[in-house]
Amino acid sequence: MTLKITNISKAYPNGVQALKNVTLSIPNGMYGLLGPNGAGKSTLMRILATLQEPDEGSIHLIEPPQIAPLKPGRIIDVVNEKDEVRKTLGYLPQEFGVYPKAKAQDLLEHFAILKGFSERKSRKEVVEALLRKTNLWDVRKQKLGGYSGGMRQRFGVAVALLGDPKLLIVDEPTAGLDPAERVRFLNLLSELGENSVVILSTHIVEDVSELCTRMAIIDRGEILLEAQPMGVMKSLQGKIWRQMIGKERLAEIAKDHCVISTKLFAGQTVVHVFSDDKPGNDFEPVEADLEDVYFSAMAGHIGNRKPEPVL
Ligand SMILES: Nc1ncnc2c1ncn2[C@@H]1O[C@H](COP(=O)(O)OP(=O)(O)OP(=O)(O)O)[C@@H](O)[C@H]1O
Repeated sequence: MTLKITNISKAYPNGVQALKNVTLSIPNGMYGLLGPNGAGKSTLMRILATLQEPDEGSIHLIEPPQIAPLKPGRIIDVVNEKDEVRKTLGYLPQEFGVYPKAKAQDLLEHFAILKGFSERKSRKEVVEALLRKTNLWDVRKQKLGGYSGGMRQRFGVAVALLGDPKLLIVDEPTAGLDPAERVRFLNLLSELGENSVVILSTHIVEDVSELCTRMAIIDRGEILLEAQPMGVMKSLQGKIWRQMIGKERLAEIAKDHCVISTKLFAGQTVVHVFSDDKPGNDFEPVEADLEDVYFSAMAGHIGNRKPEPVL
């Protein structure tokens, strides 16, 4: 399965251009869409989930041909064949309501009926398998109103997985989860990617570095970079430099260097600078991580954005 997104643009009636000419090719596996608040992630996710229409561009879900038995690959036009996409789509939106008084098992059964599982025995089996997969079997008889944030998200995944979707869209799922629940949730997602396209939108760099074999960085409606996290981190080796400073020196450093990020550590400010050569004696090299990739792309040192000149 490959999802091909070609030149998608979308403006809202208030004039906000949420997506500008977005082109991406997304293969099977976990794909991270990383960007800050307001970047356009949810707009793209909703368009892929057939809930919104793009103003321009096309999206196709391409099934590879089968060798035995020989069967040609199918191509679904996501914008114009919404019913076809929905048969093979799972979508976990950023926010979703649950009926607080309903028990998890009952509500999942209800959604299974809506999804077309009309035969009672096979429906029970599917519901049980999903509750086990999402680690909710032991709490299946509890009311959803009493679920923690992480349990609710896992319930959302169980709903999204009904019908074994080949395209799974998960919009900012880890926002608001505590560290243990976040790890549990990411572990669950990591099991899903092998035979389907799974797109995870997030503003949390670690979500992508821990899970995704491919990723894109989006900001202000534009794709700044599409890459494999490992490869792009390697390409930055030798270019990221660090210095610990008192915060009063930040403006001075930023005047002479391409500062990509600053972080507080033990009361000091850690500055990361992008530079092909050692920027000065006080700087030490650091092994680039995905956060350095993200900030280098946001600042235009790698990818499609033009860098701002150093002041
Ligand atoms: N229904 C809408 N009407 C008008 N503007 C909108 C609408 N939905 C989103 N926007 C605007 O479009 C831009 C992209 O928003 P979007 O929600 O797609 O971004 P996002 O990356 O998902 O951000 P967040 O992480 O904050 O959800 C933002 O400037 C947002 O204010």
